[in-house]
Amino acid sequence: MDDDGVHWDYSKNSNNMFAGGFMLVSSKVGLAVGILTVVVAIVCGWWWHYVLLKESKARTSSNKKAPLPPGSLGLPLLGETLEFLRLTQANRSAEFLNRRVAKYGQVFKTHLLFSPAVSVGAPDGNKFLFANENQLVQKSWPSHVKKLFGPNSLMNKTGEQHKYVWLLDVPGHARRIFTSFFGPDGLQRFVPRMDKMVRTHFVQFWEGKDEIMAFAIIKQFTFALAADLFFSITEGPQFQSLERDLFTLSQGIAQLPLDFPGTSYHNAKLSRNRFLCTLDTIICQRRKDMEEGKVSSQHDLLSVMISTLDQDQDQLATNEYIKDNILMFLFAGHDTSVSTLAGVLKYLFLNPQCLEQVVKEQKEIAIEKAGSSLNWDDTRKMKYTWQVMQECLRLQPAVEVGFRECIKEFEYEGFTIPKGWRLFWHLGRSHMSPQIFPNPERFDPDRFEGLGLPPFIYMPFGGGPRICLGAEFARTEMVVFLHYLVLNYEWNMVDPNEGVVRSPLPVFQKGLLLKIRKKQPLEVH
Ligand code: HEM
Repeated sequence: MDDDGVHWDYSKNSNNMFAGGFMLVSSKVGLAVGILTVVVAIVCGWWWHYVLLKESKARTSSNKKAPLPPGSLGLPLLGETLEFLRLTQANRSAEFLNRRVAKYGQVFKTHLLFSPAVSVGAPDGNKFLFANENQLVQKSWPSHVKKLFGPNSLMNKTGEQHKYVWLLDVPGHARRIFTSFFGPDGLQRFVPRMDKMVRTHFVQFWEGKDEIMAFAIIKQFTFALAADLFFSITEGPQFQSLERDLFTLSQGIAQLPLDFPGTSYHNAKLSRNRFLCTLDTIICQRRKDMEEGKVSSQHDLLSVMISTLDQDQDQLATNEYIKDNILMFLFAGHDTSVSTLAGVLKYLFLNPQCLEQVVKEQKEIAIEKAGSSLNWDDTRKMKYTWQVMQECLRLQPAVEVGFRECIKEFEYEGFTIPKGWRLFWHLGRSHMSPQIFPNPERFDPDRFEGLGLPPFIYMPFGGGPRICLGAEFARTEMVVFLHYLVLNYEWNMVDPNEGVVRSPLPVFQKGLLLKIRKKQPLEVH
């Protein structure tokens, strides 16, 4: 296909392939080939009709206006998805962008994950996307992912419904639920509880060991912490079943949506149902405990949600809403924090001078605290530790790409963007810009000291109305974890060259095996 991406004629080929397939039906192999051929013919026909024709129409209708962005739509149906996924998986997605930017410029078209897509470039394109959320573009997930999150999930809300949920600060409306828990005011109350969870974690999973599979252990930690703060369950059969189901569900999201017994997607759907059943039981028990005055309305996210939402809706609707959103928060906040914390462990091991500074900062805080629990103010004093995490998120962002759907045809930078196309922001290039980040390959937390960076270039938590709701939560849980880690343990990566792949979030290929050694207790009195 050429750059304009419209010169396919599948009608003839489709007929030939169809006829060819039928000549072989006398044998089983022939039948299989025949079926395959029919499927290929249908797929090609679909591609011709819906994608190329749509693009051709878009071009014709926009002839008098601006042209479509330059670029290629790649192969039928698959577009340029395979190259994109291959490079993304190998953690080299910047190459995909760099090649195209060099050839076409910052704004180019491609075809990814079954849809024509336009890369808008940073910072102007990102700024444009975030400023036009709900006007020209909207967050869109593939329909199979939408089903897994459920109809009430914040992730599936757009436009007014999304605003209603967490943008409008109207008393009695739902934004209060999320900000009253995830905003700084809400989180402050939970730092001592995070502190307790982290200490327990180290006693249970690190004490007495000289080797650990860090990735799996951090995964266990972030799930346990979230399960405690969201619905106060930290062990037992319910805990294990929720953990297992969340894992299976996360795996299904990243796979092709083939829905028959045995496929990842099918299993993910089953896991979602089981997960919601378990949550139902937990919610039911909680209502009882709250009615009997055993648990306060501010005890955890679940209590906050029940007490706020019950004022506006009936209990059944509230339960559905709570279940979908707790599932979403667990999903959104789990692997993101795991890959970031694991990345920090790697970068600190590879950069001992940075580790030394983190230890110094944390020792000063520990001496001041003299053994008492960390609080919110302590976590905000951990400035260098936060810079280390920011630098890790620059080099290894947990979420590297975000898609929006064009909801109304518009012109951008002299190009027409047809309705229904996707637009995407991508951190692979902007986080490695040598103009903004001198020596971009170097791990250098000091670059985050002092003044902020130009907006819409460094954005590991996204931006605009859909900026990460759990950013403060993530920062707080990670600095508390690092506080106790660096004070109590030294670690060596068994394989310092261990590769990181994306699936789609960063994963250590061998699980980040660490040799650990307990330090002498710090003299704090
Ligand atoms: C290092 C950790 C994390 C990173 C790097 C991260 C990154 C992001 C990014 C980039 C987005 C925006 C996606 C887009 O615009 O397409 C996002 C959205 C979101 N994040 Fe996070 N996240 C992290 C942790 C968390 C945690 C701990 C939670 C909650 C417990 C959370 C909850 C959410 C939610 C609910 C959204 C969707 C907001 C909306 O659509 O309105 N995240 N996150």
